[in-house]
Amino acid sequence: MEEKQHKRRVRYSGTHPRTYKEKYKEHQPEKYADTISKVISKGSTPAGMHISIMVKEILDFLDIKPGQQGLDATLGYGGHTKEMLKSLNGEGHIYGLDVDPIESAKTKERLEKQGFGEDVLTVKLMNFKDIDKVAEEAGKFDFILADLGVSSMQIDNPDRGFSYKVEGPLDLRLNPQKGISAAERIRNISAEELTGMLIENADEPYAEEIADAVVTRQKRGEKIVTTKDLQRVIEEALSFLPKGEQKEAVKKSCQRTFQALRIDVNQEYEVLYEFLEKLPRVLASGGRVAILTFHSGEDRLVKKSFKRFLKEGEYAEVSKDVIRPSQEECVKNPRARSTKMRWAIKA
Ligand SMILES: C[S@@+](CC[C@H](N)C(=O)[O-])C[C@H]1O[C@@H](n2cnc3c(N)ncnc32)[C@H](O)[C@@H]1O
Repeated sequence: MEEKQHKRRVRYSGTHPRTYKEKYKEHQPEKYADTISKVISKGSTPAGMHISIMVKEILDFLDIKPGQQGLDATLGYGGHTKEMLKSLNGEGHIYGLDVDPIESAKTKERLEKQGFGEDVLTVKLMNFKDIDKVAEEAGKFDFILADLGVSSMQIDNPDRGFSYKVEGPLDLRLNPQKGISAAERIRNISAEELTGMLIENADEPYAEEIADAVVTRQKRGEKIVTTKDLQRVIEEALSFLPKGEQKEAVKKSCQRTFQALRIDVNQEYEVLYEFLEKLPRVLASGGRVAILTFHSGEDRLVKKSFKRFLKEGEYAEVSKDVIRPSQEECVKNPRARSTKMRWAIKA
């Protein structure tokens, strides 16, 4: 009898793109507007895009008038910049800074195509800690916005290593061409230093357990070079917890550990401090600044700086409390949930 050749069944791969790179429609928002609005209406952020947070609250406060000069310290996808440019109505200028060479080049091109060229917008690959240098060249600013942290494009791109949810190199640098990656940072770190970093940058309750696991594994010769390598170490470090609690605890510890590493490799507290120190000197009289923060460490720095400069007479007025996004915005864009806004007006 003739032997029947076994044919392997083709694996059903589903109808929806599953990986970042397969989401080709979402990577071309101009061409596939329908797909983009469907993704947004489901409360998700399309791949390669960033949904700007608290746009109305920011514009209401900044009160931009044609002819003014402004600065967006964190250009990102350019969503806020675009709205601020619209308020200028073709008169005036905005400087947009970002340290990310990959995304800021794309944003510059995108905004140029939408009619916002060099006559109204100057994009600079620059850290906002150097705002004084921009002011030396441009003069003082009537309005400044800083929307801290990372953009959705950076979080969602596995090659950048910002998320523990997808496999990628453990990098976490906003500018991958500068400094050292998170993998290099933890390669020879001591348990004490890593514990301190996890507590200081993210209030990690299992800091010691995670730091011990990271150091022990590497001493045994095991490498921690990818996002998933680190996730597995955290899972192992928390395996002493009751089974029912483990999944949620690992998820939260992963989020906090990645946040702590990101803050460290990008020196986020140091550069924010320098930016806040220089702010009153680069604002024109009556100039307005709004800052969006995403965790308590950042908010504490902003609050302290605004309060001190108010007392010293540098600011005429500062926000009394934090302003939060509306519930409606948080439903539409869950990434807005942790946002806090503070503002100040130069005397
Ligand atoms: C939350 S996103 C900004 C999104 C933007 N507001 C929008 O509407 O598309 C933050 C951006 O700030 C950039 N960034 C973070 N720290 C920075 C720094 N110290 N100097 C300049 N840019 C920075 C990041 O690379 C990222 O692109």
